Amino acid sequence: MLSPAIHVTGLRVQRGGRAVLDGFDFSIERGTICGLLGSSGCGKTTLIRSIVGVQRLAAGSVTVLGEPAGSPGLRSRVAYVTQAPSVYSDLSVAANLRYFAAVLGVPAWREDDALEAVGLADRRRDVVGTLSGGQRGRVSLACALLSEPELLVLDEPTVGLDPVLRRDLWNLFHDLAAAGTTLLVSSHVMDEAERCDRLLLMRDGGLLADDTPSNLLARTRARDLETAFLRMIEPLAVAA
Ligand SMILES: Nc1ncnc2c1ncn2[C@@H]1O[C@H](COP(=O)(O)OP(=O)(O)OP(=O)(O)O)[C@@H](O)[C@H]1O
Repeated sequence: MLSPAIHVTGLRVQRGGRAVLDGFDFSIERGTICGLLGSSGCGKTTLIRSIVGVQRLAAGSVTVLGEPAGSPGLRSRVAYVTQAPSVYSDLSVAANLRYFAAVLGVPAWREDDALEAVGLADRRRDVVGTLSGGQRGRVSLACALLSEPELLVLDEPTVGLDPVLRRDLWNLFHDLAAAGTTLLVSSHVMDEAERCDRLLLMRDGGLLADDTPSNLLARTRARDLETAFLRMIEPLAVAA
């Protein structure tokens, strides 16, 4: 049987002299979409950094696709799309794709497929700096798709996108998952949480819930996930 896409045990991370993540344990199965939710500053980016292998751990372990996070063998198997687009704004869309395809050593035909997937095939000649923020983010996503990663980590991928584009991107995410890719998607948008197979809800460096959207609704007797999350968070707020 294949190992989980992500397996985290006893994870503890210190930043700025204090514990930012404290005692995390969870697994994410391959070919699923997992949403990562929680208030600003609760540690989502730090968890993502731990998974992509750029964060020093104070304790615990993070195993990705059967290897320790950050192993050289994972470089082409894991892609991370940061919140700020990480592409060259003075180059055209096509030149960015060509550059990253060369770095990753993937065939040129994948450039067209990646641009098609993010709906930017007609903008290939445009200089990235002349595109909107949402379009730049999609160029970044296209570059991440080039290596056909087994794990795709996306930090707020739909910020600034209109509903049609958001729907199209979520259709793409589901197509990727159906083909076996695992996606970890951080989001603040509650209707996106419903589109995930599983949700990790974080609060103050801890894991408040790790469950399916339907179980979360049932557990909290809520009609929508926004209410479910508030019901999970509020007892703690009252106790604090
Ligand atoms: N470079 C750093 N040095 C010290 N502390 C840091 C550093 N980066 C983040 N932190 C702290 O770690 C905590 C978690 O930050 P993190 O960026 O992981 O949160 P987040 O959930 O991703 O927030 P947001 O949703 O606002 O992006 C915060 O309290 C933050 O102040």
